[in-house]
Amino acid sequence: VPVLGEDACMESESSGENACASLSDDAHHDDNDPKNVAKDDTDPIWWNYSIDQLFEDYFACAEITYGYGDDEDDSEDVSKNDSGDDDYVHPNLQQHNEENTEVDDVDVVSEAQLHKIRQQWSDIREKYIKEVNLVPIVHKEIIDTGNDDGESEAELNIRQTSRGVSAIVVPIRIGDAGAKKGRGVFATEPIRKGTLVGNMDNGSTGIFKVGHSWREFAVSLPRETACNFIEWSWVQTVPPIDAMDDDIRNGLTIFIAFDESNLMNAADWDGVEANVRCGSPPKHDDDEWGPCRFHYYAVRDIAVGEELLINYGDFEDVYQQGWTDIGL
Ligand SMILES: C[S@@+](CC[C@H](N)C(=O)[O-])C[C@H]1O[C@@H](n2cnc3c(N)ncnc32)[C@H](O)[C@@H]1O
Repeated sequence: VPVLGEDACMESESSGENACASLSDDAHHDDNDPKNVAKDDTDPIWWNYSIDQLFEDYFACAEITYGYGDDEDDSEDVSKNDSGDDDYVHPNLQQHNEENTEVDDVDVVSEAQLHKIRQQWSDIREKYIKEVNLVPIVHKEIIDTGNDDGESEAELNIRQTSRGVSAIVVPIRIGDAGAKKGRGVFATEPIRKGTLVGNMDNGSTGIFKVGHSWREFAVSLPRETACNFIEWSWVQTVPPIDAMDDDIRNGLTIFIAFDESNLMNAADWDGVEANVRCGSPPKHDDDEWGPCRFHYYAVRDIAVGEELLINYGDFEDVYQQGWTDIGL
């Protein structure tokens, strides 16, 4: 999640690095070959770029990220198909939700857009498996596996989890969350307080332990995919369960999910209450929530059509210091 509103160029210039001054318009042209950026020793070099500089200067992501829906400048354009069903329901849950056919009062994201981001999740996941692979990623396409008759929601959740199809284990759809927010995740069935909503520990979330590896990965992606990759990545300091816990994800770690979970928007940015929270819910009224690691639960009952909103501050510091600490 890049820091918004920061002028990385000015910051860099004031610190003498001159990161943006001589960047030409073609800094991110063609195939994003890093050699096209560094023309000689005096040019700014992408391998020193912060996450904000990659987002703003290297890929000039603003027009893609904040103007999505306008596909004029889209190098990975997928032809529009207006005949398709614009409502996106998690593939594993389509049949499960058959009775919920009403359209909520949120704008839908077009089938072409959904096709494109599903392809990007798949591309990023495949590349991660080939080139990084620090954690076992369940190697599955995002496909409609359908639901067997009589399958309970609990069984469905387990099945989804074991297949690693999505970290989101409740029925959802992707919608347009409104001006400047981009896409968001919306409930398509009521979700009871205390329900597991997101499981980031199901083989659908990659990690990077070194900032530069993440940077190299980002610059080798096509532009739009890269912008989304930057937008969807987060840095989290995961607390170990106990002194014996040597999970590679503990401590400062960059995460990237390969599914809808990376479309959950922030409640705290709009000063509203989050309805989903990272950690583990208290078993008794007086208990505290458990520490935030990989699981997200409904804080209250959530109605059909409500956007699932989290506080990014649950898992990353609001000043995004983690990105600097990890070398970006
Ligand atoms: C993890 S992504 C969420 C998905 C994103 N909306 C999308 O369409 O890709 C995080 C980004 O979403 C946007 N975002 C999230 N919550 C927001 C909010 N409350 N208001 C405005 N933008 C928000 C910001 O651009 C942020 O960097």
